[in-house]
Amino acid sequence: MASGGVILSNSFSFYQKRIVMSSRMQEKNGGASIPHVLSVAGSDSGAGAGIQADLKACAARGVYCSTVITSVTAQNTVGVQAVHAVPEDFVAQQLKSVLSDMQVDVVKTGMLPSVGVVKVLLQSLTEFSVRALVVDPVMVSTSGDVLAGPSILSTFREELLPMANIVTPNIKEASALLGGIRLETVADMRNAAELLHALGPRVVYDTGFSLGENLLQNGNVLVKGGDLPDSLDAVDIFFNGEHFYELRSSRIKTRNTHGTGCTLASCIAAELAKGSPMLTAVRVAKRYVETALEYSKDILIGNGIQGPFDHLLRLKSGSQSFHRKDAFNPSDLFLYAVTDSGMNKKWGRSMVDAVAAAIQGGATIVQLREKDAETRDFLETAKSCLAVCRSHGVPLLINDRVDVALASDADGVHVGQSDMPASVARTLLGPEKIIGVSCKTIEQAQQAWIGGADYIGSGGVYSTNTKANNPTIGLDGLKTVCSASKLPVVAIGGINASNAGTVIEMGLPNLKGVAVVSALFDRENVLAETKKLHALLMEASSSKIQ
Ligand SMILES: Cc1ncc(COP(=O)(O)OP(=O)(O)O)c(N)n1
Ligand SMILES: Cc1nc(C(=O)O)sc1CCOP(=O)(O)O
Ligand SMILES: [Mg+2]
Repeated sequence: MASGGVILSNSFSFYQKRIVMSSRMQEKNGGASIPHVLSVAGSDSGAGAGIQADLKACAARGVYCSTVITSVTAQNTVGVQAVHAVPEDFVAQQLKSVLSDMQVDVVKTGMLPSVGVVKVLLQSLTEFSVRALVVDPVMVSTSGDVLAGPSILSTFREELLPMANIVTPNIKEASALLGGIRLETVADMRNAAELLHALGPRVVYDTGFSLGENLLQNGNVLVKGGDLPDSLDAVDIFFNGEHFYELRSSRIKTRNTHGTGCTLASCIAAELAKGSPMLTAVRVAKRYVETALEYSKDILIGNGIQGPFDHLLRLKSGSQSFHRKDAFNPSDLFLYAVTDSGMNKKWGRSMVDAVAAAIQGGATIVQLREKDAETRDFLETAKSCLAVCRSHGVPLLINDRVDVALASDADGVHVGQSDMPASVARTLLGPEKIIGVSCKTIEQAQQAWIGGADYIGSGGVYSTNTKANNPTIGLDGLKTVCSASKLPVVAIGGINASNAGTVIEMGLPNLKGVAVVSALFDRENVLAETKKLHALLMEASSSKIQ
């Protein structure tokens, strides 16, 4: 048992546990376990936030969601008209009903209206085993109505936060938890994240992947900067006790933002329940919310000033967008794994295993670069790898072959100067897919932008044996391209653990990460190499920010 009471499965890995659980259940019911989030929150009659948002977010992310209702609110797009707290012993009864019967992976909390309800929850968590606790410290609704009074602050601080694996306050909540300090800048948010981390959360999170890295332990804080004044981007600060990450997304102009906090926290919980590492879960959740807001920006529900959005991306009239992919997020370029079938064959592993290991190690985007594969085999490999990538919210691109990208429904392509022009690829693939273009010069970068690319790959930064006859542009060439580019850039060519830090620490404009082939795949242990590089990039990025 972890200190304070949340029981974590740290004796063996999540997958081992899943297999045992699953075989136990199969014995009993002939079924298999699925990822499960329990939402402990208030009901929103308008269904934009609260329990209703949590159910929709989990459904959208493919995770089962059970519910414990702490409070019933009469609420709409105008505001909160009335609140009826569910008696504490009845909250306890709901908790017992769910937790005694179902294997819950992650508990996510929203509105906890009284000290008694928090205590009831904490008591349940000492009695029943869950893998992680996600705390959205809901205090004030977006319409300004108080949902948990100041009397609860000390219980949050002293009892709930120390049990959380991640806490996700917005600026007002972070300020309230910290005794009313002013939060007006990104620097203030970083300070708040550090102070909140010092209060807790500090429970070790079993990622299920046996990663055992500091980066994923010690608890985590996400201070959401959506309400930060005068900011063009939506900036959130993620702090894991060692490193800060500025997670940026474009600010979407819409009235339909009611329930974004609940949804983000539920989505983090859902991704954790699937087994994602914490930072991946946060990134996926942010991208999901951004996509849903973008998608729903014009829908009209209710007459108040703040409307709900469409979690399932289905309501927009006249569109067939149910299958719409998430928008490209430049931060996905952070650790870009590019496969090589020759290398994986040499080390005796399949492409799917190699891709799964890279993702587990922290790869944030994957490109299948299969120079010698038969089309039919390439397509099958692409489909299998896509299933792995989708289950982890990691985009999969196809090198060169727009036809394979289309046929496999991959997330996009990467093309070079002698491949199909970006503008043609864009016409074939449509607006939703990701297109990357290799550029060694300012002119090529300009052309990629005009052609409708989403990012450029620039190199070879160092000499490489992976691509024959590839001119090296060096760090100077990279700097020239980055400085002129209107698109995000990923550096490529001869990048490995000994030089990746140097590339990132230069802090070049538009440079979002590194793309790597041999340093991940021409190695015996892809997982270990990817983890090592990921940790190193994190370190370099945080020293770049500071
Ligand atoms: C991220 C990234 N950047 C550059 C390349 C190289 O693409 P290209 O120039 O088309 O060369 P090949 O990879 O096709 O040999 C890339 N693949 N990925
Ligand atoms: C595929 C590719 N494109 C490059 C470019 O400069 O555009 S360099 C390169 C090979 C990168 O492999 P490694 O990480 O093993 O050096
Ligand atoms: Mg190419």
